[in-house]
Amino acid sequence: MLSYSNRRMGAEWRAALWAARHPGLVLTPGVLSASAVEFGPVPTGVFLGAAAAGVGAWYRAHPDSFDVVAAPRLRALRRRWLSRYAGRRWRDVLLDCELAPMHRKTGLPRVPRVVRVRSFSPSVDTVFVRLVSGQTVRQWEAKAEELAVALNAERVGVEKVKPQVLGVIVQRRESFTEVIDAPEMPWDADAVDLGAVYLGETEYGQDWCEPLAGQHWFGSGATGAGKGSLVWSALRSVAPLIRDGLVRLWVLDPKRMELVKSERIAHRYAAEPDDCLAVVEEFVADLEATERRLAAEGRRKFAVSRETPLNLLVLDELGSLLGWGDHARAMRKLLSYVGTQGRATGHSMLGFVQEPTKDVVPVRDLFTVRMCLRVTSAGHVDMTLGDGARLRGALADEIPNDPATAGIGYVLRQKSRLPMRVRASYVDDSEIDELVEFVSTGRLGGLRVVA
Ligand SMILES: Nc1ncnc2c1ncn2[C@@H]1O[C@H](COP(=O)(O)OP(=O)(O)OP(=O)(O)O)[C@@H](O)[C@H]1O
Repeated sequence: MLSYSNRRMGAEWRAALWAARHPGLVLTPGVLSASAVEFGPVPTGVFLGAAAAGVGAWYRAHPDSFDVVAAPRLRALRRRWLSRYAGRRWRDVLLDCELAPMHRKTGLPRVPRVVRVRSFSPSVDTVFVRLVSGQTVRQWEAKAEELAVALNAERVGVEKVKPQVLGVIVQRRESFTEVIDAPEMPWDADAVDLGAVYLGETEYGQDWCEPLAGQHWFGSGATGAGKGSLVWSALRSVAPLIRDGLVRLWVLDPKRMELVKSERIAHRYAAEPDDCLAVVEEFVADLEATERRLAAEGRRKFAVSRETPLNLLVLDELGSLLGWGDHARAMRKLLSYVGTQGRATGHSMLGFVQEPTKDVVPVRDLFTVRMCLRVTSAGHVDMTLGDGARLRGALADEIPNDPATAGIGYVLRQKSRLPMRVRASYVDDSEIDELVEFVSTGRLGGLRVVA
């Protein structure tokens, strides 16, 4: 708005405006004071204590719903008012970062207002800020490093929300400072749960598990982001099932690098374009045969058995597989078919890309479990995890290109669909050899496993 006067709005009007914007903060103490006067301080205290006890009981009784519903709100409330997103501290942060331009006439700083704070995970806050006129999103992006220092945060990302409003995504700390050990291989096939396959750890310090049976996985990550550890962690977690023929691997490894050691344990392995296409055609033929078998038996869904194993089509470099001139169209058609039909027959895809861009867009939406490791562009985050994921805290493009951060990324939590920072466990060469030995010979650490 143009301003003609060199005077500020009066303090009483500013206070009234503030109260109108934050009715909860004004009404709550007002209602409590009125209650204390009306009913006495003891009943009011009892009521407050009962409310606090209720919240505590919820916290202990049902962590799943509390963590999704209450925790983000309580955390956001605390951080909104008790950390650096309010009052003088917010003003000082913006002054230090030169993001509060001076008013030409009054000579006072025009401080961009915090509209809302959301805290979807313990380590990340999203601060919605209304820009003052003359500011651009680019100016804020350019000050991301200064903002991180001023907010005492690990890193900061900026995302446009709508005209004049941007989201400042503040990663407060790094949850993962150590490499996570490769999963132990269970001896017994019964010990494997295909509904929760161990891949690493979450920022909550819990096991990071993803469902595999009846799902298609999509993982993106720039070169060196650690995509290999996703595959090898999953394979170690389900190793006894591969050994027993209950999980079959069909591996396409166009780079002949990452997955070359899987050749010995794969049902099919291909690296050359013609061979890759042939393997996918055979995979689809197997899928159709299973469909016929299930139809003949009057079943609609497969159950893992030696007759109907879980088939995993591992696609390293999905982008290049779909980009091969002559084969691209055929490959896309076949993978789309697997994407829509394979979940019921036990034919799943595990696709990995460096850039989740247009080439892979047509099949990307068929994948049901998405993982985003370090990527090179902010746009790749939403392309992988879905619209709005970065704004809700998935700062995968801000993960430094440093081997010390390999394997770190984001997934969406299954129930809430909120981003969660995770780290894949690291499977080194000797552990891959151990897996191959275990699956192909049934030996583990010199001991032979009796299936
Ligand atoms: N989960 C992990 N934890 C710690 N370090 C890891 C992890 N995964 C990989 N690394 C380290 O990062 C390096 C690169 O990993 P990797 O080759 O899996 O990346 P990538 O995403 O597959 O890259 P490219 O697309 O180029 O093949 C590894 O050699 C290893 O040193």
